[in-house]
Amino acid sequence: MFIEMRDVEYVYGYKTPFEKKALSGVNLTISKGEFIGIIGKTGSGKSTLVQLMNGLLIPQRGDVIVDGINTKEKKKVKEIRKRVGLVFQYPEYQLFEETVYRDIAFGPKNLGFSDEEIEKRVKEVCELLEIPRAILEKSPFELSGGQKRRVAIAGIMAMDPECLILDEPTAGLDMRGRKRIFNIIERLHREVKKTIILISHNLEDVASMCERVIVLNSGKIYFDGSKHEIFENIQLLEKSGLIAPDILYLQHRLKMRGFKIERFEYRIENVADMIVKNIAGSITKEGGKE
Ligand SMILES: Nc1ncnc2c1ncn2[C@@H]1O[C@H](COP(=O)(O)OP(=O)(O)OP(=O)(O)O)[C@@H](O)[C@H]1O
Repeated sequence: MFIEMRDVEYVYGYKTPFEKKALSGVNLTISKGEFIGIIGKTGSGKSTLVQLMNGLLIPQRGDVIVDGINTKEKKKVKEIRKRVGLVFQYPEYQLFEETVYRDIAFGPKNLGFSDEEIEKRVKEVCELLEIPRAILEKSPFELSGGQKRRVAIAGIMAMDPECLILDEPTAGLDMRGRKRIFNIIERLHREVKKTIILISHNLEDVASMCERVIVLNSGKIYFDGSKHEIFENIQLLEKSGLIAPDILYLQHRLKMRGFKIERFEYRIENVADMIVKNIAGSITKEGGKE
């Protein structure tokens, strides 16, 4: 088990008049190599959950164990950060160095790596994240929105964490920028074998990449299972305040009309194949009756 959460509760403003319980009764296990999507409406506790996973927040109740280390062990915070890298929502707001190179190098430098190792890591992550060498000496403030986002992710990747958590990584990007970031994230999982945890309030984004989906609702885990199970249960999504993609409503409507649906799909081409198969089947059947 790589990350384990046992009966976790987190309260903001703990023991003050402004207490706000953000999470409670959270039990969760994540294995190396998984690609998990976390969805939930605004304020459901997604960001709090992932900040507990890299020791940025410490639960008042319960335990969070990362690769055998309890996040309550204060002396081991660096060890945890090395293993779990968290890319915040709008990470470009955290770019603060004079050049792109220095921004990407900041993390590994902090972890005490040699200049030679840092240079090697910066080169590697730039290739992975499609960051041209030509911009390394530029100020991060001169970059486009998509470039800034990729540089911010590169800064976390340069620390080579086993697990990469991305909190709404495409927020505010246009369609092309979103596609590019998602392609990169998929490659990090498939080729570089990183454990990926992706937060989104959008099931479509999550469905296109993850197999396992966790739905949060009012600070509790409302669902934890395969995306296909969720697809079958639109009410579950609606009850947790999420909007199901149109493609799911279409399949449910077709099912009500007698279509045989073995598995609810997200991809439009798979749905099209299923429709063709159903229609072909009914033509053959009718043909057989004659
Ligand atoms: N620093 C804070 N102080 C007090 N309450 C907070 C703080 N941060 C979050 N909260 C509250 O904790 C709850 C969970 O917030 P959290 O940010 O984890 O939700 P979220 O699902 O990530 O929301 P969003 O999708 O808007 O980012 C919310 O009710 C929120 O208002």
